Amino acid sequence: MEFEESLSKLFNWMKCQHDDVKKSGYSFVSPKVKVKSYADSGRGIQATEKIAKGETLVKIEPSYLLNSSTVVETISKYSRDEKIKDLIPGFRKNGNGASESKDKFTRVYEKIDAEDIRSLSAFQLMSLFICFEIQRDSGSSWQPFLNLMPDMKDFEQMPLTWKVLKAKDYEFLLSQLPRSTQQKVESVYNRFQKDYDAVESFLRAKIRDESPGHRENQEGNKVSDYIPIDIFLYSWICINSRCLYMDNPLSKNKDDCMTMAPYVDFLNHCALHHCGIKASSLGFYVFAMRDFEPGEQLFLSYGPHSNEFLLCEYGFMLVQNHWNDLNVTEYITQLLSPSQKEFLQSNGYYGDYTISSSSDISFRTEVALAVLQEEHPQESRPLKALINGYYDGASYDKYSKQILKTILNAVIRDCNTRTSGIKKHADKSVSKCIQDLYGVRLKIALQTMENL
Ligand SMILES: C[S@@+](CC[C@H](N)C(=O)[O-])C[C@H]1O[C@@H](n2cnc3c(N)ncnc32)[C@H](O)[C@@H]1O
Repeated sequence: MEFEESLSKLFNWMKCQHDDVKKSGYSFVSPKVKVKSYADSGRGIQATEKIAKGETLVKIEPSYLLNSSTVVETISKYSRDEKIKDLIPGFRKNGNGASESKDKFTRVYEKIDAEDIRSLSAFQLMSLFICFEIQRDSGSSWQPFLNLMPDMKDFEQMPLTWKVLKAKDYEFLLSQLPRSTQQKVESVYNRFQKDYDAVESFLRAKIRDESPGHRENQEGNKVSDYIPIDIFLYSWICINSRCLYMDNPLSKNKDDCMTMAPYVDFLNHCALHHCGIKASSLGFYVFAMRDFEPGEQLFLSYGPHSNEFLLCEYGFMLVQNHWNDLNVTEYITQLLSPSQKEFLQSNGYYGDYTISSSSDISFRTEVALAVLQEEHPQESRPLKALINGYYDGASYDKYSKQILKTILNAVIRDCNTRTSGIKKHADKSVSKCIQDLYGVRLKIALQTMENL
C-alpha cells in the first residue's frame, strides 16, 4: 500500500480533523504540517506554512493512543473476566471501534484476566499485544496504526538486532565495539530478554490447555508460533524507539508511564526542542515551541543522549551531537589497586568515568584520577575533602593530567587499530556505524589532549 493511502486510512481511523482542534471525540492534525521522507532519518514532519510559537499541531484522542489502558480495553472485548474492565477508570466499551474477529490470538485474550494484566509490565503487555496484532493483520482494529510502523530494515544498524537475530555473523563486530558501547548493548539486550522471557512464560501457561479442536495444527500450540522472535523483537524495538512518557492509571511505576501515539511518532529527534508534548485525559498534544518557516523539519528532543545511547536504544546517530562523551572507565579501572577500587566502590564513585564533547572531565573521573595518586585512599584527608566538596583538588591536578595523557594516548591508539580492523567487514553500513563511534571517541580524545 502506498504511504499516502496508509496515511489517509490512519486519519480516518483516528477520526482526524484538520480544522478544529477542540472538537471532542476527534483527533487533529494541523493543515500546516505534512509527513515527508528524509534521506538520513526516514519519515519526519515538515512545516508547509508559517507556524507561530504555541500553535497546537497535533491532538490524538485517548482511545487511539496505544498504551496499557487501550491494550486492556481491546483485550477486554474478548476476555471472559468481567473484572478486567474495572482496571481502567472511565473504561470505553467500544474503545477505538475494534472489529470482533476471532482467531488463535483472541483465544489467548479470552483467557487473560485482571490478575494477568497486573503481572506484566506495560512494556511486556504492549510487546505481546503488538506482536499479536501485527500477525492478526486485517483482523486487528489497530491495523491502520501498525501499518505505518517502520520496516525492520530501518533497525538494522541497531546492535540489539545483530545480537538477537544474527549473533554468529556479528560476533566479531560486536566484539569490536568500544567497551562502553558493548556494556550498553548488553543492558538493552538484558531488558529485551527479560521482557521476552516474561511474555514467553505468561503465554506458555495460557496456551497449555488450548483444546485440540481449536488448534490450527499440532504445531499451533508452540509459544514461538504466537511470538516468533523476529516479530517480537520488531514489536519491542518499535515500542522502545517510539514511546513517549504519559501517566497511566494502570502504571505500577514510572517505567510503566508510556504510550505510543500515532502521527506524533513521525517526529524525528534533534538535541534542541522544536516541539513540546503534553498529555491529559483529553488526549496527546504536540505544540510548536518556536516559530517555523515553510519547509522546516519539526523535531522533538528524545532527551540528552549521546550517539552511543541513540544507536543502542533507537538505531541511529547524529552527525553533530553535543551530548557525545568519551567513556574511559576501562582504562581507569585497570590502573586501580584493590584498595583504590574498594575506596571508590564504598564511596559510590566506581565506574562511569567520562569526558564530555567539550573536554570537561566529569567529577567522577576527577575523583578516580585523584584516588590513583593515593596508596592508602581510606586514610587520605584531601581525598575525603575533595569528595565532600571542601577542597578543589588542586594538589592532584599535575599528576591527574599526566595519567589522563597516558589514558588518552591509549584511547587514540585503540581507536586507530579497531577502525582499521573493521573496515574490511562485508556489512559496510554496520562497520561504518562502528567507525563513527570510534570517530567520536577519537575527536574528544584529541581535543582533550590539546587542552591539557
Ligand atoms: C519516533 S521515530 C521517528 C519517525 C521515523 N523516522 C519513521 O520513519 O517512522 C524514531 C526513529 O526515527 C529515526 N530517527 C529519528 N530521529 C533521527 C535523526 N535525527 N537521524 C536519523 N534517524 C532518526 C530512527 O530510526 C528512530 O528509531
